[in-house]
Amino acid sequence: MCRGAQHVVNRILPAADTILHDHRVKFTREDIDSSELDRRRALYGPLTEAVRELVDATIRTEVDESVIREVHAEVAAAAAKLRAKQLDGAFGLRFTTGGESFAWGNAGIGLRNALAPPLSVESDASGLHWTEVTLGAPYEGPPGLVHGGICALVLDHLLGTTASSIEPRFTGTLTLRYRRGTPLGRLRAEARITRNEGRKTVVNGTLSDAGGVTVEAEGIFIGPATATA
Ligand SMILES: CCCCCCCC(=O)SCCNC(=O)CCNC(=O)[C@H](O)C(C)(C)COP(=O)(O)OP(=O)(O)OC[C@H]1O[C@@H](n2cnc3c(N)ncnc32)[C@H](O)[C@@H]1OP(=O)(O)O
Repeated sequence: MCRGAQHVVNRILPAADTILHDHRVKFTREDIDSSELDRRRALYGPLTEAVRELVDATIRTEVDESVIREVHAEVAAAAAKLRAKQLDGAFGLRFTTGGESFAWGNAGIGLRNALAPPLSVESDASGLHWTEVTLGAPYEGPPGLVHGGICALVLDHLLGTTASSIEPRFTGTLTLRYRRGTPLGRLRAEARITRNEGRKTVVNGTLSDAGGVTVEAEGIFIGPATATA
């Protein structure tokens, strides 16, 4: 999680029970310190990478039918092993004893979520936030192009993180203008706060490939009343 997002999480922490009630955020304090978190990161991160690799390989494989059947059985067996002991529901937002947060099921950044690209947001002192990501075959919409909903995921997460760099903010309205198709491959998204009006923060951003902007975004992000009370 980027520095800005950690700061926001620390702001949420004292009001977490209220937020849990009003917004149904699953919030868990874990009795672990940061070294145990690092150990788990090193354990689960490579598993998730392997599953990502499997997703891409499944889309693009051209091996013989017998190999497909063999791999199907192996993957089903692996899933059954993992199912032997499971969480009751989604992962939620968790904290170590030192207040470090981890949202490992998150669709944008989750360390244990192979569906997440995964995104990592950077920022500078001028307030510019950005993320660079490579979106391959699993994110295809129109042939050779990124699915429009995935563009929205990247921009929603980046703009939301930008809006939340001072106070926690939720997406109220996200408006996108798809100027041209976004080719699969290396992409960069940028965002900046353009207006603050009380609990409302307006953020503008773009998604670009090497040839320039493909999607423009404007988001209105709202600070939940319960978090600022
Ligand atoms: C650090 C991690 C970053 C993560 C980034 C990812 C962001 C996300 O994906 S968040 C998930 C998607 N979003 C959601 O689930 C939000 C669901 N909606 C809600 O929880 C609520 O409707 C919420 C919080 C947006 C607003 O509720 P509430 O606080 O009751 O608003 P309310 O008091 O009615 O209105 C406050 C102001 O916001 C405005 N407003 C309310 N809803 C919206 C909206 N959807 N769009 C635009 N403006 C809105 C109102 O007009 C009002 O403006 P004004 O003060 O000028 O009259």
